[in-house]
Order: sequence, then structure tokens, then C-alpha cells
Amino acid sequence: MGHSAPVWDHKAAVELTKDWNGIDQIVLRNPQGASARVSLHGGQVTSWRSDRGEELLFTSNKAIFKPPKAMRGGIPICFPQFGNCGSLEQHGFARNKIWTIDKKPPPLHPNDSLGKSFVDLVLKPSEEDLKCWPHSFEYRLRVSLAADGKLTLISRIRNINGKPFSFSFAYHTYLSVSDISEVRIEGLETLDYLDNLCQRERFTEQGDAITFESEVDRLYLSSPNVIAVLDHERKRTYVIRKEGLPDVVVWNPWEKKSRAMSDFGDEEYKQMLCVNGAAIQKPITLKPGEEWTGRLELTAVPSSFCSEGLGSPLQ
Ligand SMILES: O=P(O)(O)OC[C@H]1O[C@@H](O)[C@H](O)[C@@H](O)[C@@H]1O
Repeated sequence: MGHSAPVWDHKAAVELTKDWNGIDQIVLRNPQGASARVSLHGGQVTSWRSDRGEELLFTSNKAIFKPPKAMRGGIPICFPQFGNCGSLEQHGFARNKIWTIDKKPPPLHPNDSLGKSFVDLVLKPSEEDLKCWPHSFEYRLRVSLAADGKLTLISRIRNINGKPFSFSFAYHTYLSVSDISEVRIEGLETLDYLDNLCQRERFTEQGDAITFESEVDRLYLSSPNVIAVLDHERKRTYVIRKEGLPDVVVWNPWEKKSRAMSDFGDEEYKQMLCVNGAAIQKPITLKPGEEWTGRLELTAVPSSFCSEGLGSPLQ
């Protein structure tokens, strides 16, 4: 019996190109026409497009595409520190480093490869990194695009140090929305959160769903693994599924802070919302040889399908 020809050669759907600075970037495509871009600068996903060519991630028109600073948009990776809670630069150094392509990554579950186009990246600390954060690690990132357009990011961080270390982490996900006043988040209601705008004071969420009418910068604690961001005007729902990431950061800078950011347009806060799967409140501690995995899956579905999507487990 002959073998049937593969219907979709995922390798052919992975292209290596250069980004705006001549740094390698990888373009992933699926047979339906969806695509994603990943830059070696920061291991940052810089674009995720639906099969209709719509950009699903926000990038600022004023973004600065120049290393070492991470560009404003897409999915920068915050590691080994989130925010300014620690001795490192804001959100840690990973988003500002040049990553490399990992040609021989340790195997993942076959379902993480089958029927997907994907790329594996790796970040190891430089001498300079070790001076400010003296812990040897290997950070492996798999970014994959599935036949249905789902974008998956899998981070595996291993301690190759002689001593334990701790870190915090976030996938800083800039979602593109029609108008922030038309958006609501479901899945975070009734949770406790730390409010960054009130010296991280702890509050309990009261509303049925989260809506936006002013600046928001919150860390929701012990959140469910499935969260939905509904965009009424665009009739689109982002379903965020996560594993190993108990917290969720919700951020919109609103008017005043937008004006203060040099790489962000004054009115752009209306078109974006950051909803970040994260591990912050309780840092992750790895003993020598231990590995941590943090996984994020993003899908964008017409809003009428969202209630089906919310119930299903991460897969
Ligand atoms: O400008 P940065 O370093 O990318 O950070 C943007 C924002 O990131 C958010 O996630 C933080 O909660 C905010 O406090 C911060 O302002």
C-alpha cells in the first residue's frame, strides 16, 4: 500500500525573511491563508492574520522598530520580571534580546506539531545578562499556527544553574479592537485583582463583565484558563486559553498615558487592549534541572460562536 501524500506540508508554510532592521523573522502560514510573523528580536510575535487577511494583533503606528527596545505591539515576552517589581529593566530583558532559531528542540507532544506550521526559538543568557541576573537558563519558545488559524505560544524555561531561581512572566498580548468602548472581557468577573493604579491595592471585581471607560492596569489573580474578549462592533471574540499562567494583566493606557508614551499614538488606546496570560503574583521557582511550561492559545471567532468556545478545555 502506498502512502497518501500529505495534504499540507507545514515546512513549506514556514518562511524565513528579514524584518524592518534586517533581523530574521519567520512567517508561518496555513492553507486557508492565515499567517503569523515572529521576529528573532525579542522572540516577539509581530503579526497574526486571519484567513481573510485581517490583522488581529495591534501594532502602534508610532512603534519604534529598533533594537534593543521591544516594539509597541504584537506579543512581547516579559521574562524574567514583569513590570518594575525587581532589579531588572521594566518587563525583564527577554523582549529586548536577539533570539536564535532552535534547530533541535527537545520534543513536545505530537499534537503540538501535527497539522501546524511552527518555529522553535531559544534564548540563553549572555555574559551581560548573567551580570544583572546571575542564573543560567534555557528558554525555548514554540510559536505555531494551526489549520483553523489558532495561534499557540509554548514557553519552556529550564534551570541549568546549580541553584534554584525564581522569575515572573507574561505574554504581553496587544489585541486589536474596533473601539475600546465596545469591548468587554468575560471570565475575570468576581476575581480579586491588584490595582497598579492604586499602589497594587487588592480589590474584588464586582461587575458581570469588564468594560472600559478609563485607564486600566490590573493584575487579576487565580483566573480561569479560558477568557473571552468580545468586540461587539467587529462581532469578533478572542478566546484566550492558557496553562501554567494563573494571572491575567489587563491594561489600557487611556488618553493621558497615551499622550505620555513616545511610541504610541494619542488616540490609539481606542484600538487596543492588552490581556496578558501571566505568572506574577506567585513567582515561578525552578530547582536545578527543573523546567516550567507556560502555554497560550489565541483564537478569533465570530462573536455568535463564543459561548461554545469558552467551555472547552485547553487542547
Ligand atoms: O511600556 P511598557 O514597558 O511596554 O509597559 C506597558 C505597560 O505594560 C502593562 O502590562 C503594565 O501593567 C503597565 O504598567 C505598563 O505601563
